[in-house]
Amino acid sequence: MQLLSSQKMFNGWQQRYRHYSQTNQCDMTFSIYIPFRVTQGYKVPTVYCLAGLTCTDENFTIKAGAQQYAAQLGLVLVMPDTSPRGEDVANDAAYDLGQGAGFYVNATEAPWAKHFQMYDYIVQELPDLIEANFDVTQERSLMGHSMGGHGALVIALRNSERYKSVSAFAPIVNPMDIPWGQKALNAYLGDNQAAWAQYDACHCINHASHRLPILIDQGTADEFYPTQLQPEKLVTAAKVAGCPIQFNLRQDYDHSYYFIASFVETHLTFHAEHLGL
Ligand SMILES: N[C@@H](CCC(=O)N[C@@H](CSC=O)C(=O)NCC(=O)O)C(=O)O
Repeated sequence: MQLLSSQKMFNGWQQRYRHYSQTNQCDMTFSIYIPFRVTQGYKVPTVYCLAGLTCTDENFTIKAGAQQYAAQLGLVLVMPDTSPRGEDVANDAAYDLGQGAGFYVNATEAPWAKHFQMYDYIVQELPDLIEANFDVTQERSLMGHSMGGHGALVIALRNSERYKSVSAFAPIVNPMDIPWGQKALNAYLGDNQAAWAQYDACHCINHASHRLPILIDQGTADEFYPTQLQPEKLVTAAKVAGCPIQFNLRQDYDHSYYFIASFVETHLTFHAEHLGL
C-alpha cells in the first residue's frame, strides 16, 4: 500500500492509499478515517461507505461530514472508489457506465470483465487489506448513497453473516426495473436475468440468511426518487421477508451530499449501536 496523503482531523487521521488490486487487476485508491481511539491502542469496528455514480473515494470523504461522528463514536470509516480506473481499463463516455459507475457487480461481459470485479473487491479483498493493515476488529457495517446504496444493500444482504447493519441514502433498490440499472446490468452481465437478480436488493432480501437491520433515508425533492430509486419497493419486500427496516422520508431534501450531511450522524449512530459501541 502506498500512502498518498495524511491529515489530522478531529484528533484522528484522514488518509488516502493506493494499492494493487488482484481482484480488479489494476491499482485502486481508497480513503480511510482513523479515529483517536485507534491511536490510543484500541481496535474498533469499520463502516464501509460506498459512493454513487461519478464519484471517487473523495466525494463522501470531503462532502458527507462523517468524520466528526466517527471520531465521537470510535468508528473507522473506509471510502472505496466506485470502480477500477486507468488508461488500460474499459470506459464509456456516459456518466452511468464504466469508470465511476462500477455498480458493485462482478462483470462477466467484454470489455468489462477483466477489471470490473467490484463486488468481490468490496466483499473480500478490501476488508482483508484493511483488517491486515489497520487496528480494526472484524466487525463491519455498510452504508451507501444511490448506486452506493444499491451496492451496500446487495452486499450486506448476500453476506449478512459478515455485517452487523446496513444503511443507505436514496438507494437504487430494484436495478432490474429502472433505467440506470438495466443499462449497467445489461452491459456488465449480458441479458441473463438470473444474474441480474443476484444484484437486485428486492430479490436478494428474500434469500438473506440473517435478518440484519436496515436503515434507509430518502428525500422527497430528490429528482431520481420516482424514476430510479423507489425505495418503498424494498420496504415492502423487507416486510414480506421479515427483515427489520427503518424508512425515513425526509421532506424537501434532494439527492445531494447536503442531504447526506444532514443525516449522516443518524446513520453512524445506528451502525454504532449494532456494532455494540
Ligand atoms: N447527471 C448527474 C448524475 C451524477 C450524480 O448525481 N451522481 C450522484 C450519485 S447518483 C447515483 O449513484 C453523486 O453522488 N454525485 C457526486 C456528488 O458529489 O454529488 C451528473 O451530471 O453527473
